[in-house]
Amino acid sequence: MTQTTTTSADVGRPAFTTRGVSKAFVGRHGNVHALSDINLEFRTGSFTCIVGPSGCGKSTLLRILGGLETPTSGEVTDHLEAGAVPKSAFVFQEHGVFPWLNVLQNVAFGEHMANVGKREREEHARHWIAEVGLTGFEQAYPHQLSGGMRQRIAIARAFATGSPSLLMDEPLGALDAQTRMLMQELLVRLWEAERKTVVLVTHAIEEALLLGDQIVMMSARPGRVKEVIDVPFSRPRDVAIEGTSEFAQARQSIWESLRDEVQLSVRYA
Ligand SMILES: Nc1ncnc2c1ncn2[C@@H]1O[C@H](COP(=O)(O)OP(=O)(O)OP(=O)(O)O)[C@@H](O)[C@H]1O
Repeated sequence: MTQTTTTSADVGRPAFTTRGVSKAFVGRHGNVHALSDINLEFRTGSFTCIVGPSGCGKSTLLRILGGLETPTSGEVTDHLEAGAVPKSAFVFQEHGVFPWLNVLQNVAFGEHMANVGKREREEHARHWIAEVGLTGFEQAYPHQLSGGMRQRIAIARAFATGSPSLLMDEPLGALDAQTRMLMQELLVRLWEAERKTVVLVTHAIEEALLLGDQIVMMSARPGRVKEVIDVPFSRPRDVAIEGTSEFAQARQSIWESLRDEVQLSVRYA
């Protein structure tokens, strides 16, 4: 069994730690200093949202956590258990599904790569397909589905892979407002059941407040950690909290802090 669900004994232990992480990209048109001195701890079973102005290094940080990039200096430790499946599963904004595979094959892909037997991986895949409301579409190909349905495949696949952590880069960014709200509800529900360690990059303060336990706010490039905010809303969460005055106040105070950084990033873009 390769599925990893966080147990209560794991919750709160560090999943990722970054110490003095900096990243510079060397290019033909000069160097880009993307991240500077990032010191963070991501706890096991927590949901962290990263917000910050465009170009401040959010995706770079996510990719460093998942081992897709290496820092120029500093170090990242992941305390996740190594197993047959990758320690982290990624969900990107778009192009996260394989067009040549049907829904069942897409969702089962992670375990297929981990050499899990066909029967077992398809059983897991069907479970996650049901969780994201796509039962009946197992044999459909991505081009036959809407953008929201394709993104549900990507989310189902990330959960089905069985990795202890999910790294999501604007996973709902390309969706229309109504579909996005439904998908936020879906993510809250799946995460509350599984308690995987999730790090999600978003431009939407509301989304960060609705989904996250904490919000890491980054400064304009080179991205530094400006603030780590504990989200004050209890769980289980409902999207209805968006209508409360506490939510409006929290959103306003985060926006006031973020606005300075967005202005800086526009000025120096
Ligand atoms: N592979 C790369 N080579 C060169 N520069 C890069 C590379 N990847 C990212 N960068 C640069 O590093 C900086 C940070 O990029 P990154 O994509 O991490 O920012 P971001 O905060 O996720 O941006 P956005 O919110 O617009 O998606 C940008 O200036 C970007 O151009």
